[in-house]
Formats: sequence, structure tokens, C-alpha cells
Amino acid sequence: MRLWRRRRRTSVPDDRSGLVAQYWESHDEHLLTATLGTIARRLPSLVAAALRMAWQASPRDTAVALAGNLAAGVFTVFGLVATSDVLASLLAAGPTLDRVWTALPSLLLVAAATGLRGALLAGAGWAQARLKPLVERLAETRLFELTTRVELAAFDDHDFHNAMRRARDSGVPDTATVVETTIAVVTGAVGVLASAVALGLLHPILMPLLLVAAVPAGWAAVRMARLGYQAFYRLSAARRRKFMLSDLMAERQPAAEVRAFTLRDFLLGQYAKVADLEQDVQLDVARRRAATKAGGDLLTGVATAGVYVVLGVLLAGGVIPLSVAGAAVLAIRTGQMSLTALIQTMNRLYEAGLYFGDYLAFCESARERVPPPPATPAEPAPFRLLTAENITFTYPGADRPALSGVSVTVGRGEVIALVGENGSGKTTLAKLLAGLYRPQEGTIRWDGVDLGAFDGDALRRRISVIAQDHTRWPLTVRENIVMGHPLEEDRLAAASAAAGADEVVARLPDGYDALLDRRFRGGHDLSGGQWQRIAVARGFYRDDAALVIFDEPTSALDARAEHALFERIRGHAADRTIVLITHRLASVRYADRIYVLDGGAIAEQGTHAELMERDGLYAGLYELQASAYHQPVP
Ligand SMILES: Nc1ncnc2c1ncn2[C@@H]1O[C@H](COP(=O)(O)OP(=O)(O)OP(=O)(O)O)[C@@H](O)[C@H]1O
Repeated sequence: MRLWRRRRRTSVPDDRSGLVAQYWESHDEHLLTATLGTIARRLPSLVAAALRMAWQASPRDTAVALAGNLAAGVFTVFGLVATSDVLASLLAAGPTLDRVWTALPSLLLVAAATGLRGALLAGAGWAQARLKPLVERLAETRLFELTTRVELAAFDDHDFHNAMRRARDSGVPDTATVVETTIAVVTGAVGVLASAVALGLLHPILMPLLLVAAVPAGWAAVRMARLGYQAFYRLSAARRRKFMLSDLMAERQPAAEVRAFTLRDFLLGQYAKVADLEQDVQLDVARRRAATKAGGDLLTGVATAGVYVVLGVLLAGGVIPLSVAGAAVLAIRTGQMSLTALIQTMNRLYEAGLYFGDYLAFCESARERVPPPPATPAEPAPFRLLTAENITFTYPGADRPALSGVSVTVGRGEVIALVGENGSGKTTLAKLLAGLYRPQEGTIRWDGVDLGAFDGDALRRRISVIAQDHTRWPLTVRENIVMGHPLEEDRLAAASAAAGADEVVARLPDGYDALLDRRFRGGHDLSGGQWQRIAVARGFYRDDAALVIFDEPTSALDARAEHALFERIRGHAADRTIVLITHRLASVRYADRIYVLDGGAIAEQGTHAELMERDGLYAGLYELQASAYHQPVP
């Protein structure tokens, strides 16, 4: 089906075409053009991938599920052929008791085959049920192993983010569905094969009738699944925006600002636009699915009638005896049921396989974004000199660099300050120095060794970053400070005292055990400044970190706490190196070197005295701040 046809038939009204073009609705349309041939071609690789995954999750359960279904198929053939013998004996001439007696061995065979088939299917079903959670866990673990290792820049990439949401929300649950339906497809295929073999044994001419009886329902089922997937794909970005809007309207954190800025009508309006689009697409798909189902049902009725007419003709022409015709009706019904189930499960497999395909594709693309480990990883020693030379960095999708041609030097034990106006590139530079982003041009060297030569985790153990937009971890105070490192009570107390977090802890009824999330029973929330003290304590706790980067650590602190913290930061620098980003220029006077950024480049550098002497951008900003305290109140 060509895309333009689908577009013309969509019911999204023209007056919303502006909305259709919004960024959250962009999607990869390749998969939407999939044809029935595509489905058939895709299935073998899908089945192979699903079985590989199942095998990795549990070889024993996979083997039992497959072997159980295959063996059950053999007993289906036995049962059907034996039924023909039973019918032949029962329909023969003679007294009823004699006929039943003659049919008894075949009857027992039918009963035994049915019983064994049931037992085998039950065993296979139990193995299958055990397999499901194991596969889901494996898929989820793999996903999170990748999402926590990919380069940070991937999270600034809209396509990557969209693909991750699809993989996480649909791909992971559908991985288990794919494994489940793959085994169901094997079951269905074995059932069809068993019926076909039984029909072939009864009379070869009967075999094609099976196909005629089940193809229309299969066609309808495949088409309906594809329509559903198209809707999902068209709406994936819109749905993400809807979730975001619903969080803004129903979560605690933005609730105050929604009211303070009277955002209600704006948010509801945005929500209505996305919801309208979603509704239109869903109605469009529902209409097309209903039409497809009606067509499929009609064709199935016609095909079944045709099969019975052919059987009648064969019987009347003496091609097959009555007992074979009776067993054939049974085999065709069994086969028809198996084939319909097979096509339906193939359908579900294809549908879930698309999401599973998203999952596999995402894992593949995420693997490519995991920074390659260096061939011979160097161990970053406590450094003497960290240098950035001529570095240029552009965020993914940005049209101009956030940093260009920047060079800085950070010596051991120094306090280096990065200052500059909003958006000048301070945070970006700090993240590059921390090895969180890689520059596209230029180099960053740790004692002369390029940062790329270090194992990422080993490097990050040497660097502690207190981000401007630090996360408010929904954990206890202790966990918030220790953050997965070995717990040492003395170090915890020292870090808390250095950051002024000890005062925060003292006020909490549970002290270090207080849970910092009001969404949970007994949880607490902190003020912005209190959270900032906890975040700073986290930085101080990492005493293995040779370099500590503080990105605006005092923006939410009161004047006294701010002064005390800067004193402690200076004191701490004796054995560590501090990179400090701040707008409070009074606090950077004692820095060993100040870099002034402007539009992504270093505009000035030097000590406070040198920069004041220069009377440039820094001196202007400094005097502006200082004069604010001396201006008479109008
Ligand atoms: N994740 C991102 N994706 C794209 N552009 C970004 C991203 N983060 C920052 N930028 C852009 O890069 C430039 C530098 O931003 P950066 O956060 O480094 O500035 P800053 O000097 O730290 O600003 P502030 O004083 O406001 O914290 C800005 O133009 C900003 O819009």
C-alpha cells in the first residue's frame, strides 16, 4: 500500500494539518508501507530472533515448549487417521455390537492419542508460562544496561529518545509476546501440518481444500494487525507529548506553577489538540478495521461452503468413501482451526514483532552509541594537569556550536572559576572536562593522556560533578549522599558538615534515614537550598575524586550558607581540584584562575586582579554586581 493512498484516506481534518506537521508527530514511515510479502519475509528472522532470545533466557523451557508441541502434532495425525478407521468400522454392514467391537482398537488408539496430545500440550504450556517472565526480564535488563551506558549526547537526540520510549514501553513487553506467539505459531503450524498429513494419508486430493478454507480469515487478521500498528506508529510521538502534558497537569511538582501562571487553559488547549489528533487516527483505524473484518468473515463463509460442495462432489463421484469423507470433515475442521489460529498468531507475532523489531533496532543503535572501550585502557591517576585544547562542541541537532575553539588549563589543587552570562557555555565546558561529552574538535588531556584513552567509569570515579540541575533522587538522605559508594559513617558526617547538609539532617525526624519523596508514605520534601546542600555533600563524599566540578552550587543558598560553602570549597581545594561555575562574582575573587566565557568562546582569563585591571567583560559584570549593593534605594 502506497503512503499517499493511506494519507488521502485518513480522516484527520485539513484544518489540523498545521498540527500534523508538529515536531512530536514526526515518525519513520518505512514500516508503514509493509506489504503481506514483507510480513512473510520477516517472519523467519523474527522467529529465529525470538527463539534465540528464549534460548538465552532458559534453554530447558524453550526445548520443552518446542518438543512438546512437535510431539503433540504427531499424536494429532495418529488420532485423525485412527478416526477414519473407527468410522470405517462403524459404517460397515453388520450387527451394531460387532461393528463397535471391531472399531474398539481404533477407538482406544484415538483416546490414547488425544490423551497423550493433551498431556504434551499441557507440559509445553507450563514451560511456555515459565519462559515469559524470564524473557521479559532479560529484555528489560539488556535495555537498561544499554540506556545507562550510551554516550550522554544520545539523550539530547530526539530520534534516539523516541526510539527508546518505543523500545521500553512496547518493545520490552512485546519481546515476551513474540516468544509466546512464536511457540504458538509452531503449535499452529504443527497442527496444520498434522491435519494436512492426515488428509494426505486419507486422500491426496483433499489437501488443497484446507488452504481454501482458511485463507480469507488469515488475510483479514494480517491486515487488521497492520492497521493497528500504523495507528500506534503515527501516534507514538503525540502520545509522548500527551503523557508529558498529563504529568504537567496532574503531578505535584508543577502544580503550584500551573496555578501561579494560570497555565490551565493553555495546557488543556494543548492537550485537546493532541487528544483530537489521537481520536481522529483511532476512529479512522477502527473504521478501516471493521470493514476489513466484515470482508474477511464474508469470504470465509463463501470458502467453507465451497469446500463442502467439493467434498460432496468427490463423495458422489465415488472418489472417496463415506468414512474417509467423515474423517476428512474432521481433519479439515481441525486444520481450519489450527490454520486460523496459526494465521492469527502469525499476525500477533508480526504485530508484536514490529515492536520487538523496534526493540532490537534500538538495542542495535544504542550499542553503536556506547563509547568504545579504549584498546589499552589507561588508569587515570590523581592528575597534575587537565588541559582542554581548542575544543569545539555542538549539541546533536543544534545549528551552531555551544563551544568553539576553547582552551583551558586546570592544575592540581587549583580553584578554577568559569563565569559568563547565561548560555555562554559554562555548563557545557564543565561536562566536557568531566568526560560526559566528547568534543567534535580539539582534545582534552588528563596528564597528557586523551580522555578517550580512559575507561569511562574509571575516569568518572576520579571526577565528581554537582550538576546545576542535579537530580532529586527519591531515596533516603543517606542514599542521596552516598549514592551507591561504600558507606563510611565518618566520611558521611564530614561531607554533610562541609556542605551544611548536617543542619538539614538534624531537622528531619528520621535523620539520614528520611525518605526524600513526598509521593511515598512518610516521605519528606526539602527546600531548593536544602536539596542543594545534599547535592554538594554528595560531591564532598566522593573523596576518591581528584576533580570536583560545582555547577552553581550556591544558586539556592542563603547568604550565610553561600559564604560558608565557598570557604569550605576553598579549604577543600588543598588536596583536590575544583572547577566552580557561578554567577556570584564576589565568590570567585579567590580563584586561582577565572575563565570568562562569551558566546561559546573564552573572552578573558586571569586572576581577579588581572581581569579587573583589564577592565573588560569581567570587570563590567563585577562592577555591575558590586554597585547593586551601593545604589541608594529610590
Ligand atoms: N542539551 C542541549 N541541547 C542543545 N543545546 C543545548 C543543550 N544544553 C545547552 N544547550 C545550548 O548550549 C549553549 C550553552 O549552554 P550552557 O548550558 O553550557 O550555558 P551556561 O553558560 O551554563 O548557561 P547558564 O548560565 O544559563 O547556566 C546554549 O545556547 C544552550 O541553549
